[in-house]
Amino acid sequence: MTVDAMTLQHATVTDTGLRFDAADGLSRSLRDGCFLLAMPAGFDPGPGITLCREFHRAPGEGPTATRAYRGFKDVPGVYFDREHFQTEHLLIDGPGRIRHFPRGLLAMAEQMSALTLLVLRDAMTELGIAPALWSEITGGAVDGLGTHWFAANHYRPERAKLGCAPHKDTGFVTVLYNEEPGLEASVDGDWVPVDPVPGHFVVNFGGAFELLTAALDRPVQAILHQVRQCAPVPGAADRFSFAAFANPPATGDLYQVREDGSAAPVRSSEDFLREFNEQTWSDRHADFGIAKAVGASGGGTS
Ligand SMILES: O=C(O)CCC(=O)C(=O)O
Ligand SMILES: [Fe+2]
Repeated sequence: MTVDAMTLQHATVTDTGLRFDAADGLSRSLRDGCFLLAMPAGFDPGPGITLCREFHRAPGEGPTATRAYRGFKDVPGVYFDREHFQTEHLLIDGPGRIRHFPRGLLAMAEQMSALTLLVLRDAMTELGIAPALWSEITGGAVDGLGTHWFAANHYRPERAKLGCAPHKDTGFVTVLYNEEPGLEASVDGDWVPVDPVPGHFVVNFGGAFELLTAALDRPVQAILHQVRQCAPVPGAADRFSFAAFANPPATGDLYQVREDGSAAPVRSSEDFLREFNEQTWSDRHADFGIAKAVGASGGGTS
């Protein structure tokens, strides 16, 4: 069965925050679980695209000019081969980016990361959550603490598998760049295409935000999504995407806001993350994002 692509709300970035085309655009987006965000003037996705093409290659496997974008398979804890899916990805936090990313790529990743926080603030304002609570209930994520992942995804068409697992993003907000169709969202039990619109990010809300707002009368939906199997196309480059994520820290608690405006911790961040990792990927990386933060052995491996 063919299902029409999802119609998403549309927003632009202004000096003061987001501006949605529709008066109720943000409210609808929180219900839909995602929306389209026009890239700010001057945003250059070039370094991210180069990273997706190169990160999985060996250092010597290309020209010197892109050397700094290769060799990430050898960096401990940042490369993940999702063995049951086409995707292989690089997942790297803020300090890791400073250490390993060339300057232009770092600047681009931080621009996207800043957009996740802009969205998070506007969304909490829209939901009527008191700014005095923001820091505590997001584990500092709203202030740039927490974990600010950046992901580069490469879909290996030679693998006859789903592109990536059906999943909800784990954290509060994701800002995603992609160019090819393939992303699908679960709407009323159907997989519905979320097709890319040139010059736009897809923003979506994740599990930590869903949990935070679950007791409100307008809870945020963390959208369930996947990438369908990408067929090999002779002569065409492989599908890729890259994204910035605003997540809570791996230690401490996750919170819930109540209708009366108060907030309380509801579960440990570590349990929540582990459950998400296990349910989503069913592979050997269940402690992704946890191990390093709690002082065990290096991140990513079990
Ligand atoms: O490749 C895409 O379009 C989606 C990637 C995704 O869902 C993710 O990185 O969390
Ligand atoms: Fe995702």
